[in-house]
Amino acid sequence: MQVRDLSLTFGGVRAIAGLNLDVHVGEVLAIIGPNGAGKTSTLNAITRVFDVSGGAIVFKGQDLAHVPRQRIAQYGIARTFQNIELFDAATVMDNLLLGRHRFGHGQWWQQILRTPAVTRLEEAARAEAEAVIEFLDLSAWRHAVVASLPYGVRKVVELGRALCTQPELLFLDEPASGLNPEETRELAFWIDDIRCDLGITVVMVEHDMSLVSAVADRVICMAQGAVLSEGTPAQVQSDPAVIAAYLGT
Ligand SMILES: Nc1ncnc2c1ncn2[C@@H]1O[C@H](COP(=O)(O)OP(=O)(O)OP(=O)(O)O)[C@@H](O)[C@H]1O
Repeated sequence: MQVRDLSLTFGGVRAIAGLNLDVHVGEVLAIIGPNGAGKTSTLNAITRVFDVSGGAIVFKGQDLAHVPRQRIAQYGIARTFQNIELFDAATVMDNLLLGRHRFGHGQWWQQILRTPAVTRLEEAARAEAEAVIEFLDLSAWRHAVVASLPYGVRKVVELGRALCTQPELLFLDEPASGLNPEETRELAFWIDDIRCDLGITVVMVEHDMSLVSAVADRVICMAQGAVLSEGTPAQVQSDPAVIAAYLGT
């Protein structure tokens, strides 16, 4: 993915100001930066939650800058949210099945007649959800209502729902926030497996440098809506411009 000269304004606030960044196939890229740097806005712009003010978001040769939000999954892009977005009253399995929405449910008449095409779609959805349940070790919670689950498990379910869309590119917004150190270590293993076993490219906005150092190939530090520094986790963390940005100097 190539993001070029991207901008996003809220009233008079320039949340993203001429942002350029590349995401390489197969990498784990971490986006860090002080509060208000524009990290979440960048994820929201790329995944089309917010309309951009200008620029291009090129993925596999197509500019997604004006694609409607509900079509973004069809391009092979999935995401999780800073404040988990699940259907709390539904079970884990039902939430995962909702992730399969992009593969369709057949025509209405096919659903009423329960044609073989509809049965095949449902079977494929269930098989994929079961595979994700196994991959993320969620089988104990399969039939639990999301609202009844501990916070850490809900975060994993949200990750699972994103994986059910079988994305090529996965965006995670602060995946470690609210997790304890043990859950964060577990998350690091899963991110590694998502990249290595499933071959999915991962971009995560994250403040937890233990997670960033454990899994990221490359780090981008944002400040004031643009890229301030780029490199390995160690390079970026020791960059004087990054240190100054965090200190607010
Ligand atoms: N929905 C919104 N309406 C108005 N202003 C917004 C909105 N979302 C973000 N902003 C503003 O855009 C700027 C960038 O915010 P953003 O949330 O993208 O930063 P961030 O780097 O993700 O910060 P944090 O680490 O605190 O989550 C901030 O000045 C913020 O106040």
